[in-house]
Amino acid sequence: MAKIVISGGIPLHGDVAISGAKNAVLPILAACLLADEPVSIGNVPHLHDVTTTMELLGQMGVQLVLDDRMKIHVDPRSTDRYFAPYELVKTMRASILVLGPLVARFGQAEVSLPGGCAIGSRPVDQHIRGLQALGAEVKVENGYIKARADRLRGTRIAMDMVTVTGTENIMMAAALARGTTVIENAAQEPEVVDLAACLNSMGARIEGAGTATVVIEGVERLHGTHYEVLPDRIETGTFLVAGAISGGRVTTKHARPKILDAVLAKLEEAGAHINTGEDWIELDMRGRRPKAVNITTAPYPAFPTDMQAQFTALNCVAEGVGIITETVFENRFMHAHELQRLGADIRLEGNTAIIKGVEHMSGAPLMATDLRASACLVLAGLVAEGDTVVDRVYHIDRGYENIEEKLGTLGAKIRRLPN
Ligand SMILES: CC(=O)N[C@H]1[C@@H](OP(=O)(O)OP(=O)(O)OC[C@H]2O[C@@H](n3ccc(=O)[nH]c3=O)[C@H](O)[C@@H]2O)O[C@H](CO)[C@@H](O)[C@@H]1O
Ligand SMILES: C=C(OP(=O)(O)O)C(=O)O
Repeated sequence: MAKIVISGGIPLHGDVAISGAKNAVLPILAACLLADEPVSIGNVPHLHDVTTTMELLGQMGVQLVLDDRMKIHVDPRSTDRYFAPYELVKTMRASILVLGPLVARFGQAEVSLPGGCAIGSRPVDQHIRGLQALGAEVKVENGYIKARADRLRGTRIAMDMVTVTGTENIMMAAALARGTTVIENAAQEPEVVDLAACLNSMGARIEGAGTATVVIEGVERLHGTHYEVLPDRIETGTFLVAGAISGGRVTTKHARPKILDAVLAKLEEAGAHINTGEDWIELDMRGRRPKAVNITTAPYPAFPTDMQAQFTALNCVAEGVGIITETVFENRFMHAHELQRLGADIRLEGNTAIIKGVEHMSGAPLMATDLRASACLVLAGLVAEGDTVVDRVYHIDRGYENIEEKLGTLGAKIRRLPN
């Protein structure tokens, strides 16, 4: 399995271009199933999850062409299979996003239940309940969600908890339903807003995305469009932490500062100087050791769970004690044990990590367990003395485009060892 080797101790300097958001492009690709004309999507990040989604749609009969400017041309007119197999769904949870579009557009879907993964059990009961409320007949059999419907009917759906892909699945299904759907307690993440904007550019009538109440007036059909995916706020945050943890100065370009308020506030609290423009963020931590910060993850606009592991790494070398509380997923501290191998002082108590910053960590071989845990280990490697070798980096390729190249342009000593 490929590994990444980092020789720590170099403050990072320079500019890094941020790619399109993984968590926006995946639902947007699924939304193409709803259209009866070709759709093109720009600012597509080069990620393993994108390749998996293309494979998933491809085996449903959708024609997809990826051009050299990272634009995907999607022609859904040839869709003739409504099936998402376990083999693909198990590698990428976002495959569940084809469920709503398939039922709404083709009246049937058979989608494997996504398995539990390293960060928690992650059930999909809200997706199923939402589709049933819209009038679909849904049963779970042999590990597959089997859904059927003539035409979905708009209704009022109050979600039991804030779920990002749950909100997205129902929003997509409701876009072609007869009548109006109101989703209450909807997820407000920027990626939900991006999906709604893409659907609206296809002719959908969605209002309120980005608030807790989304109103979808169903339409008869969705047409083709071109849509540019929003920048990845988690990739942006990860590179800013790379600047902070290494005591450097990093500018993220093609970023969107407005969707990173909670993360930027914590970086400032950690002692970083932050400057922002319309589409860039500059972080300066030169000559300073970060200060420990307390963090509680929660749905947007609060601090994102997808940035928790990176800030855990930052606290490991910060001055003072930082307490991190994870409220979204029940098992998202797998990186803590690996950080301890570098010399970090972390104590886990239920959903809380208590981190006492140390002045030095030293490189060690480490095992990545999930996407953001991998990013956290790479960040820790940037400051650990000597070589840190991160194994199972296929996790990182799910959600970061060329991370070692991008960190390399900032001056990091980092390389990939092939299988
Ligand atoms: C592809 C994508 O966009 N992934 C993101 C999405 O995942 P995802 O959409 O899977 O995460 P959710 O927002 O659904 O999960 C939030 C919480 O709700 C629970 N839950 C969710 C659905 C459900 O039917 N029943 C249920 O109990 C989950 O177990 C979890 O505890 O949002 C997460 C939370 O911001 C992020 O970490 C992921 O990066
Ligand atoms: C948990 C994540 O992704 P996914 O929902 O695709 O597993 C993530 O992006 O950190």
